[in-house]
This record gives sequence, structure tokens and C-alpha cells, in this order.
Amino acid sequence: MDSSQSAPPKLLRRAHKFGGSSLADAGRIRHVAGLLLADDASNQIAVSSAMHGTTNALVALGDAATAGGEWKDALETLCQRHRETARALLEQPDALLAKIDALCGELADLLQATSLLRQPGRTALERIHGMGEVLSTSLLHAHLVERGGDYALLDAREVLVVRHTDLGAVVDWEQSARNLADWRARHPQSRANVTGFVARDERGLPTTLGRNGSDYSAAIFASLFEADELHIWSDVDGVLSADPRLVPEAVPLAAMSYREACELAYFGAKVIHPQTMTPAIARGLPILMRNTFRPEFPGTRIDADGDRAAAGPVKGLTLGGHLALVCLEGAGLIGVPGTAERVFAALHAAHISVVMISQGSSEHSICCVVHEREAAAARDALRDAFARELAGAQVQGVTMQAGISVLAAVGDGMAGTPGVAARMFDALARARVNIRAIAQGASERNISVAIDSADAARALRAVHAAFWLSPQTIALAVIGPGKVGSALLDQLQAALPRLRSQHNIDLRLRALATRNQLWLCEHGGDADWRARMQGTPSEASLDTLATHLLDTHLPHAVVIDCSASDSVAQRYSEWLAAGIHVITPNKQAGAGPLERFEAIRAARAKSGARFRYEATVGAGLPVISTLRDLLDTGDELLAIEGIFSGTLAWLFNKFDGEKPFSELVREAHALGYTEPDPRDDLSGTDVARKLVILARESGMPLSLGNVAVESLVPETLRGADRDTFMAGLELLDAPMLARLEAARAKGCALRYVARLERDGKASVALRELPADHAFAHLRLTDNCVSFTTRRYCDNPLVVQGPGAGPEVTAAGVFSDLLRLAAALGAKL
Ligand SMILES: NC(=O)C1=CN([C@@H]2O[C@H](COP(=O)(O)OP(=O)(O)OC[C@H]3O[C@@H](n4cnc5c(N)ncnc54)[C@H](O)[C@@H]3O)[C@@H](O)[C@H]2O)C=CC1
Ligand SMILES: N[C@@H](CC=O)C(=O)O
Repeated sequence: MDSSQSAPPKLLRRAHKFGGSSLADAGRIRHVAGLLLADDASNQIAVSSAMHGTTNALVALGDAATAGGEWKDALETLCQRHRETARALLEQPDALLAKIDALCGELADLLQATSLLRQPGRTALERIHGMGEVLSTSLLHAHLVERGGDYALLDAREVLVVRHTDLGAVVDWEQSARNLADWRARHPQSRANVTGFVARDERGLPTTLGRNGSDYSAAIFASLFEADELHIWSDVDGVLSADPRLVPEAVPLAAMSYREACELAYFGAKVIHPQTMTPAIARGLPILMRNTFRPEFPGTRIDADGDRAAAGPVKGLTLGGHLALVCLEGAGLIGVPGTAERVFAALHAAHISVVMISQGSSEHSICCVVHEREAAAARDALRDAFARELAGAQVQGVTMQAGISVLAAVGDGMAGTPGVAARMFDALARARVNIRAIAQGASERNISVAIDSADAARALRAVHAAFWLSPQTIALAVIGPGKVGSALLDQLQAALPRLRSQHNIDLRLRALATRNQLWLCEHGGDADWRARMQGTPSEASLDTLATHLLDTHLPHAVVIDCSASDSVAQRYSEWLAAGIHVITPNKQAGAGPLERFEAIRAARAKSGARFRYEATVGAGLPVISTLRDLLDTGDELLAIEGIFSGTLAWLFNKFDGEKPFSELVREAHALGYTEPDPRDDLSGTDVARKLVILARESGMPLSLGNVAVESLVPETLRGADRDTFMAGLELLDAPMLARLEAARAKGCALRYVARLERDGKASVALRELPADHAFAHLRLTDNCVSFTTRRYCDNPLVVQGPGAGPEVTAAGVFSDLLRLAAALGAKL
């Protein structure tokens, strides 16, 4: 050949297989025909499943006839559907209608015979079950021919010969190839429509390939026709990283190896059936999983190489339910050869398929996961097989537990990669999922864990997120959308897109509670919380809120309490015990009754849920975290002193005698610096609470009653309600002015100061400080917290900055949330 001539383009032989959803009605069949006619392959075969729902209908017809029940109406409905499709599809439908009538007549005869005999043979039932493919393929073929396509119609029962074995239908390749050669001699067309699912057995009788048989047919015929590619068309974008009904963020996978596809297929996450792949694997035939309704999407390519450029070690996750754990336990099993053989022989004899096996090196127990429907039989089989050992107490017992699911992580990249199991187990632990049994094959391509089914969806999502297959998803409930709460919700709303795109964190606002109302949201993806509050609320109940948060399959749940409510704080330990994380600027828990605070700590320690409250002291300032760092690194606290109230700081920074003190208090309230009840600020209670929180953080069992507090509230207003107090604020003006003038006379400034000694002595009071004192030079709402410690002894460590206001406080709460997300595994 002249080397200057370029090689002719390689001619492609392509096999296609269309599932029932792709052939559900005339419109879809027309669309499929369009795809086939547009295909540039030199040779083409198209294998068809039955129209959507038809096989189930045929199985039901067979069952009804076998039981002597009514089947004629259902048969008529089925036949009518195919006739109507033919009329809608073809301009000249008569020939096809005659064929449909003949096939329906054959079906009626088979069903009539079945209902008379009541004990139909396998052949009769399989002829009934396989009729859907014969009908659908005839429809597609007739339509293609009418549109000018040069297609032959191949009834697989003429060519494909199989033998049924325990492992499924086995192809007689030689006989089938000979039959195909004969058929091709009679059908010279380069394109063919092939019926899926059906075949004939070695006696020449019609049979089927079993469930998922159409995919298998497609791989067999692709092999017989020596195709270069097999395209399997369905209604999804190829193979996804997990079941999208449970993980909506599941991603389509570009490529995977045959082995990965087999591992992922086990629990049927809409992946190809493993059996389908055997003819393809034998020939190295690439399989492309594609979406009929998005033909422009490349789908997933399955071949020997897989995805060499895969980003992570785990390709996808599968989850299987309705399983049970059956365990044989006994000291007498240790070191005894043949125990495993006896276990599996007993299960085999009882026809029980074992899903997963787990045995620790102690050999003290062997556990198997089996299908729930077979669990009791499995337990009894083991009890029988080990009856002697049970009687002699060498075996302590055979236990069975239903309600088990198996979650598996799959990927070629897992082999030889350290840390994959650690990441999976860590994600499960953080999502509070207990692992009942573990199995990993020596191929290292699959790590499977048996877990309680109640945890299954949460576990799947947590592990999906841990391998960066989806964002770290956190369900939120916000209580008290007041000044701080609203600012927080706005900040969240603004940050959501960035958190998602840059840090893979997906925050879902699933509940929003005011004092009287509660809004629950199913999905919680959008954060337009003000719009949500226009919707219909539920009755406010903190029980409903927690149940709703836990109902979700999202792996992590957080309550953010932005109220100042004591009754909300009373619920923290219960939420923490249930695994719900709690974040709050509310001081009622940190400074409330000591027993309650201890109960919160105990619940947190037991469940592993986090309790974060940085904003309770210094709003957005890192006061508590600084103290924790000092103590955690081994420093010793000698004293804490400072200005802890943004409101009082602002008031005394501003108060120069020009404006009445009461007017300044009203301004501070309007600016959002004060507590919801400003008496808490002016009475010194708010500052005392903060001191108690810091004391407890330092390990001192302090309560509010232990703090010496100077209240600025006049005697006459102390018993008044909030409104009366606000209305009578002018009563503060004269005494405050007198205090100011007295201080000034001594060249001092007035500041409200908190002090905690190492021996637990605690006081909060209005003090006259020399004009050059650092606390006399603060600005606006500045807090200034000075830690004197063994290391910071001569010169204390000082944290200073704005200590009140909705924006900065909300930012403090938000930081707690992000730290929590990082602790849960998000990359920040
Ligand atoms: N404002 C600030 O600068 C700072 C405030 N904080 C704390 O933040 C929290 C909120 O303060 P603000 O937003 O200023 O007060 P706010 O009064 O504006 O908001 C509190 C909200 O909680 C609601 N609420 C009260 N009881 C409730 C209940 N049982 N269930 C549901 N909702 C309830 C109220 O109706 C209100 O909407 C308080 O605990 C406060 O001590 C902490 C640091 C600084
Ligand atoms: N009212 C408080 C708010 C922060 O805790 C203050 O003024 O500091």
C-alpha cells in the first residue's frame, strides 16, 4: 500500500441495548430509532428489553393463571398497549398489528393451558415471561424499516442456546455461533434488531436468561457479532458513585474497570449485572452505560483499564438492606480446623447464599451476613450442624440479628493505598454509626461493613462525603432568629455558595424556631430563610425540631440556639446524647445550674457530639479558645481580669455627663449590644455569667451565686418587669452622674470590671480606674480580657476587640460551626 495514503477509517461494529424505560411508549421508541439511525457504525445490532412494566405484567399473568385466577382482562390491557403503540408508531401498521394479534393469541393459549394444568412447566412460564421482548423488538424493527432502515429482525430463540446451571444460564457458544452463521446467510443486512432476555435451551425449547437477562443477551450478541463496543442505554447518566435516591449528590463516573463494576453491581445500585460482563470481559469488549434521554452525555465506560486518572481511591459505594447477621460463637471453636467448612457446608445444604463473612483472628466467632428472609433458616442450620458442640457447651450459641445493611466502598485505587479503611471508619464514627462486622477481600478493592439498617442512609452519606464524592452535608436548626440569629442566617446565606464550591461543605437549614412557631423543611438546600418564614409554620415544639433533624439521612445535625432562653438550654444534654451537635451564644447553659452543665458535658463525652459556645464570652472574640489553648498546653491560670460587657464598655466609654445615662442605654439596646433583657447587662448578671463560664472552663466549679456582683439597677427597679424597667430608666441618670463626677474628681474613669482569682474568688463591679489604666482607653464596645498565667505572668496575655453586636456575635457562632465542620471532616 502507498505509504502516502492515509489509512481508511476503522469500521466500527456497535451493539446497543435499550432498557424498558427507553422503549416505554411510541414517542420513546421513535427517539431510540432516531439514535440508531444516526449511529455511524458500519455494523449494528440493537437488543431490546420489553416495554417498561411488561415483564412484571407477564409474570403476574403467569402467576394468576397458575393460581387459577383471572388473567384475561390484564392480558387484553397488555395487548392493547402494544397495538396502540403500533398504531401511533407506524403509518402502515396492519402487518405489525397482525403479528401482535398472533403473539397475543399465543400468549392466551399458553395462559389458558396454564390455568387448566395449574402446574405449568418451566418452558410454558418462560415462553410467557419472554413475550415482552418479542413484542417490543417487533415494534422497534417495524418502525426502523418504515423509516428506511435496512434492519433484519432476529428472534434470539432461533440462535442463542443456553444451559441452566446453579450459577445461571451458561451459553453454548459453539452451537450459538453456528446458528448465527446460518441465520446471517439468510439475512444479509448489516443491521439487526435482536430480542433480549429470550433464548432456547439445549433441548431446543424456549427459555429466558433470568432477571437482568436483557443486558446479558446484549453482551452475548455483542460477542457473537464480534462488536467493538456495547452501549447499554437506560434512563440514568451511567454508573453513579452511590444510589442517587439516598445520595442526591452522587456523581456519574466517567470510567471504571470490569472489576469495579462487578463490585459495585452487587447491591444493584442501577449498575450493570456482573453476569452481563462475563462475555464482555472474555473479549475485552468495552461497555458504555448511557442515558437514552441525554445521548450527548458520554456516560460511563467500563473496560479492562478503568479510570487510571481517578481522583481518589474509592470509586463508588453500595448499600444493601434486608439482611441479617448470623454468628456462631464459642471458646471451643478456637484453633479447631474445619469449623469454617462446617459452617459453610451447613449453609450450602440449606441453600442459603452468604453475603458477607467475618471472622476475627481469635477464631472465637464466625459471623455471616445473609438475606433477612433466609436468616432463621441459616440460624437453624447452624444450630443443627453444631448441636453436639452446643450441648457440650463448646459452642456458646448461634445468634441472629435482623435489620442489618451492608455498606461497601469500592475502587481499584484502594489496593495498596493506606488509610482508606481509616477514612471510612472515621466517617462512620463521626456520623455515630456503629459497625457490627467488617470484611475486606484480599484484593483490597472492597471494604464492607455490616451496620444497623436504621443508620444505613446516614452512613452512606457520611462515607460518600468522606471520600469527597459529595460535600460534607450538615443539617441545621436555628432557634431564635432575633438580632444575632438573623445576622447568622444572613451570613450563612451569603457564604453557602463559597463553602460549597471551595470547601465542599453543604449546610442545610432544615428547621427554624421562634418562641411560638416552627418551620420545618424537607431538603433545606436553599437558605432563603425569610421567605421560608412566610410559609405555614408547625406548632413550635423542640421535640418535633429534634426528631425532624434526626429523621434526615444527612450524616450530621446541629442545633444553633440563638435565643437567651433557659428552657431551650435545658434541652442541650438530651440533644447531645442523641448525637445532635449544639452551638450557642446563649449563656444559660454555660452559666446555669452546675449539675445541668455537668450533665451537658457528660452527654457530650458519651455521644461524641460537640458543644461549642465561643460567642458566649466576648461575642466574636477568641476568648474561650485562647483559655483552652493555654490550659491544654499545660499553662496554669493565675487570674482573669477584664471588661466583659460590650454594652457596659460602650456606655462608660460614651458617658461624659452630656447625655443622660438612660438615653445611652436606649441607644445601646437599639444597636443590639444589650441582652434581650437589658437588666441582665445593668445588673451585672451578664458579666457574672461570662465569668462563671470562664471559671468552669478553667476547671473551677463556680456558680452565679459565688460571684460578688455590683448591680447598677436602682433598688426600686429591681423587681420590675422588662417594660417597666425600660420606661423607668431615667432613675439611673442621677446616681450614674454622681458616680462619674466622684471618679473624675479623683482623676479616674469609670469601668465595669470582672475579676477571677485562681482560688475561685470572683467579682464584677463598677470601678474607678486611674486615667492611664489600659481599661480606660478602650473604644466603643471593646472587651478586654487579660489572662495572667504561669507563663504570662509579668505581662498578661490580652484578647481585645468589639465584644457585642449582632454581626460580630453571629460571626463567632459561624466560626464555631465551621470548626465543627472541620472536626467532622470538612477541608477548611
Ligand atoms: N447581642 C449581642 O451582642 C450578643 C448576644 N449574645 C447572646 O445571643 C443570644 C441572642 O441575642 P439577641 O439576638 O441579641 O437577642 P434577641 O432578643 O434579638 O433574639 C433572641 C430571639 O430568641 C427568641 N426566643 C426566645 N425564647 C425562645 C424560645 N424558647 N424558643 C425559640 N426562640 C426563642 C426571641 O423571640 C428572639 O427572637 C442571647 O443569648 C445573647 O445573650 C451573645 C453575645 C453577644
Ligand atoms: N449584652 C452583651 C452581649 C454579649 O454577650 C454585652 O453587652 O456584652
